[in-house]
Amino acid sequence: MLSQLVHSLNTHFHLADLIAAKNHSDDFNYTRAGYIARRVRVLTFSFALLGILWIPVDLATLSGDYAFSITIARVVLAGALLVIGLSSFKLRSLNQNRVLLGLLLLALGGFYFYAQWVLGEAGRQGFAMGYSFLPFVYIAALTIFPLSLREGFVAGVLVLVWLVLAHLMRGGLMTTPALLDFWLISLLMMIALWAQASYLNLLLRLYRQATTDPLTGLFNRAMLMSNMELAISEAQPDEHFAILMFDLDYFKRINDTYGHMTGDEVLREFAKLVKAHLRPTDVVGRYGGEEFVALLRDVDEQQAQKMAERLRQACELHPIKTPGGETLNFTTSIGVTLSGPGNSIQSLLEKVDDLLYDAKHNGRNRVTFVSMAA
Ligand SMILES: Nc1nc2c(ncn2[C@@H]2O[C@H](COP(=O)(O)OP(=O)(O)OP(=O)(O)O)[C@@H](O)[C@H]2O)c(=O)[nH]1
Repeated sequence: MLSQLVHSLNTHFHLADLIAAKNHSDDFNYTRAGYIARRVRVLTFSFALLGILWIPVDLATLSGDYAFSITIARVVLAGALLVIGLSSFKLRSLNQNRVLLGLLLLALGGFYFYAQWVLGEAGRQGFAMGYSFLPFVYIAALTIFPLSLREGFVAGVLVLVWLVLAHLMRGGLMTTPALLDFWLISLLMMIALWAQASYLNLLLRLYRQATTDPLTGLFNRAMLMSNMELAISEAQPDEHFAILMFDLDYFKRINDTYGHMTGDEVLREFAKLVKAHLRPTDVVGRYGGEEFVALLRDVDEQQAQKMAERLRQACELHPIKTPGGETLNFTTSIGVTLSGPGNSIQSLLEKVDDLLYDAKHNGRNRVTFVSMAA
């Protein structure tokens, strides 16, 4: 029963991806970090501005002692929020932006707790009562973030802690007002978790559609190019990498003989084979119709050729079954080159394209290698 539920949720949501970010790609994390940074900015600047604009209301409605202390707290909070908001322009990684969100909640929660401490019993009457609603406002504000369930839970707890501390200060956790607050904040937290995970799910879907080839699940051409550029820019000065260009042999004949559906199946199987043979640090994607490109990081001449040869053989030895029950063998030709310092991705692709042409010209189902390394 439980496994059925998990399976049905998985088909709609990829549950593991919503629970935690550990399987998300670096590129997606970077994109999401940008989303979080922009929302931290919007919240910090608007809370800072609204906090300052509320000062005249406090001065008009609170008694002198309270009004002075809370005005000071509002100015300190606005300063802290501005620092957090401005930092978001500089911080790029997901972890940095998670910390920023944590600091935002720390600042907001600290202000709420201080107001409760200063106001005491007065905080339960008139205009001052608004201060006791702040944790609920914070939880509602969190719904604008695309967070995993784990991140959303941690963020919710960071708010809850301040509410617990405020009730401990006021007279305990088992009082009626405390229990009502905990009940209400738990409901709001659940709604916020749902909203955050739905937002994350939408973002993941759109991201996958924009970056992956729907047939093979590999990177599409645009994403392949940007990931190869990234890998090259991150490479150490003495690091060599290989570019492999694959083209399935006589693929038109496969389509013509067995139909496009079987052709698609061959493409899917080929993509699986390539993926299974590469390391997590390598980059692979669909370059065009039946052409694929891979970038292997930190390899020498022998390793690059060996890997290409292994892939060529794996294709040869991996027939698929057609819907008519026949066994269909397919092969690939591969152009391989090893990078030298200063080689652009464009010049490397032109080189492997020429090498692939040579492999086709010399009979197909073969690897052609030339090093561009100095
Ligand atoms: N089934 C299927 N076929 C595709 C897809 N994309 C491209 N093709 C087909 O791939 C074939 C490529 O044919 P050609 O470029 O003539 O190459 P080839 O028949 O593989 O011959 P060589 O490359 O010279 O060995 C064309 O018939 C395209 O229609 C796809 O997504 N699915």
